Amino acid sequence: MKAALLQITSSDDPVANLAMVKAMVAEAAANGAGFVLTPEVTNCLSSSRARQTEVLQSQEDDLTLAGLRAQAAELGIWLLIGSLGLKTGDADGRFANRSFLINPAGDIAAWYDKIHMFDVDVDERETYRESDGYRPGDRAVVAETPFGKVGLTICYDVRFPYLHRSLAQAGATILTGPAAFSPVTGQAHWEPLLRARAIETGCYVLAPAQTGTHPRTTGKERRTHGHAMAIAPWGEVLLDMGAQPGIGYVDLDPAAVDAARKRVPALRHDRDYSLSQ
Ligand SMILES: O=C(O)CNC(=O)[C@H](CS)NC(=O)CCC(=O)C(=O)O
Repeated sequence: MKAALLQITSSDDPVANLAMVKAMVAEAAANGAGFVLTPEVTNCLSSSRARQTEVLQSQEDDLTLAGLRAQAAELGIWLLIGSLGLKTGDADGRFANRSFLINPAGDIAAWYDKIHMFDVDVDERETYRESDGYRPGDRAVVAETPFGKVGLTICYDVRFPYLHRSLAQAGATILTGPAAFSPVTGQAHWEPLLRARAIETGCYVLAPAQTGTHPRTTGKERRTHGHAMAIAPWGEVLLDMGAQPGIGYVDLDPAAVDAARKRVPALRHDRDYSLSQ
């Protein structure tokens, strides 16, 4: 299976973002990709709650979801929409940060709400309070596909090895980690985190990414790290897209998963680590 990772610079305009992504998905499919992955908050990257409230929709009404489902069906491809910001109807007005796996019939094969919220003070100038705007999910998700079981994660989730371990123990051979990583933590941690998750689990790790300085109509400037990456089950970096937007391709070979796990069967050597009191 040939997978294509998108690296994009989403603005806070869902209509413009959808047009850009559809053109890239069409190009990826034309180049033979059967599985295309987009980054976190594909539909709208914004630091303004007011702007998000204005432009985000519910899952039922979201034009990015509808547009990409139709395109997946038209092209007959699998599509991971890394995530969409969606209205939830919660009284506090918080959104869901939700990833969708779309099958070649255009159906939602699986969806996952980001579990770990990025509530972090990176330094004096950069602080994030994701849980102000988004409500966390509470369930891990593995989805069956003809090219293997896919475990869904989003961005900051990459720092939680037990989530990835659980997905692998549940049968996942491919882990998706769409991101909008911060430039400071990206520089320090992004690649080693992704490689560690791949090595520990013997899974492919596919991480499409937001990159650059995000155009906005309002709110404060947001910049992201880029470096969309694909990591092999043995830990090699198969793809590093640097800072520029574009499409990166990687071949997924189930035999590479088996080979890595045969060489180091750490998954099978897992023990119960509960501390005795
Ligand atoms: O809020 C949005 O618009 C989209 N979501 C994000 O950008 C999220 C929450 S702020 N970013 C991360 O999780 C970065 C994690 C990260 O950088 C790290 O773990 O170091």
